[in-house]
Amino acid sequence: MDSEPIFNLSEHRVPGPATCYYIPDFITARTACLLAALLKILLSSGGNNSLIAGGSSCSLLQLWGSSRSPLRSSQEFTETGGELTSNNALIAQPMPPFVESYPDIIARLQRTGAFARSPHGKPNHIIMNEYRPGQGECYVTYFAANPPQPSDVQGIMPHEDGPAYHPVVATISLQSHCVFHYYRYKEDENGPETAGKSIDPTPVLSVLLEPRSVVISQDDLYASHLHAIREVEEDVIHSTLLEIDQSMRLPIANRDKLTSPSAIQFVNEGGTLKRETRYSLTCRDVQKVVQLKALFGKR
Ligand SMILES: O=C(O)CCC(=O)C(=O)O
Ligand SMILES: [Fe+2]
Repeated sequence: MDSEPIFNLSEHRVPGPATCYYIPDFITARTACLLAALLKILLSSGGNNSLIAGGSSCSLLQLWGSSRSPLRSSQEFTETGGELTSNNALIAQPMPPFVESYPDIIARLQRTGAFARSPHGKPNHIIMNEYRPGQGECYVTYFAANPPQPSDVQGIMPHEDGPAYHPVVATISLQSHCVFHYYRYKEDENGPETAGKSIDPTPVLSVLLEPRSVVISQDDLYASHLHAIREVEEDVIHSTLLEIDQSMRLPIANRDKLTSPSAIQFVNEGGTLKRETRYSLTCRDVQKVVQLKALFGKR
């Protein structure tokens, strides 16, 4: 097991208008290597690898093609912890050992304190994604105002994670960096409901996620913002600003929190940072949980 520090979340606050924490080196290089290798095997075997997934007790396979992401191909997507019902309840399932025992990802996230006020005090649902630059498609629909369109480069369209979860999400990055952008809706359109509102195309916060880091979004950033990963094969910085397109350049909000030499050099000296295949673990606490036997009645 990783024996480990209690994290002081306030030290990791990303400067900006909403509650975001960035913890670099959240998991060790050894743990990251192991996890990425496991996820690669698991995702490329369509989740049907009982050795890794924890035997019949963890039915990753049946979660394939979840109704929450009908557009995403099964090889790029899995969930652990269980599937969500149509009324946003989690059908309880055991977590696989590689998030609970070794490596102890869930315990480590608990030590950040980010889930201290969540209903179960820890994540009970983890989505694993693989993003391959330049191939295929990878996105979720959720509650996005603009439904995602297929694309050749993998990213994730602006979306909200929605009301099924307690408003905290922790995303661990493995193997490659990427840039997470947070957006808000344009104001004064269509009343208070978010659905149907248009998204302000200028991100309010852009955070560079290094491999082995965790980014935690909560409160207002969870509840009233959207997040996305742009579908680019490389990121470009000019004079310390990230190039979004020809007319938009933005600062990297966590530039003072980066630790890897390549990321530090990139943000300070500019240039390009090529994305490699990235694996992510998106960890949340689903508020409502139902046991299968409660759904189907006891025998
Ligand atoms: O994979 C990621 O880094 C983000 C995924 C995400 O936003 C989600 O699953 O809701
Ligand atoms: Fe999301």
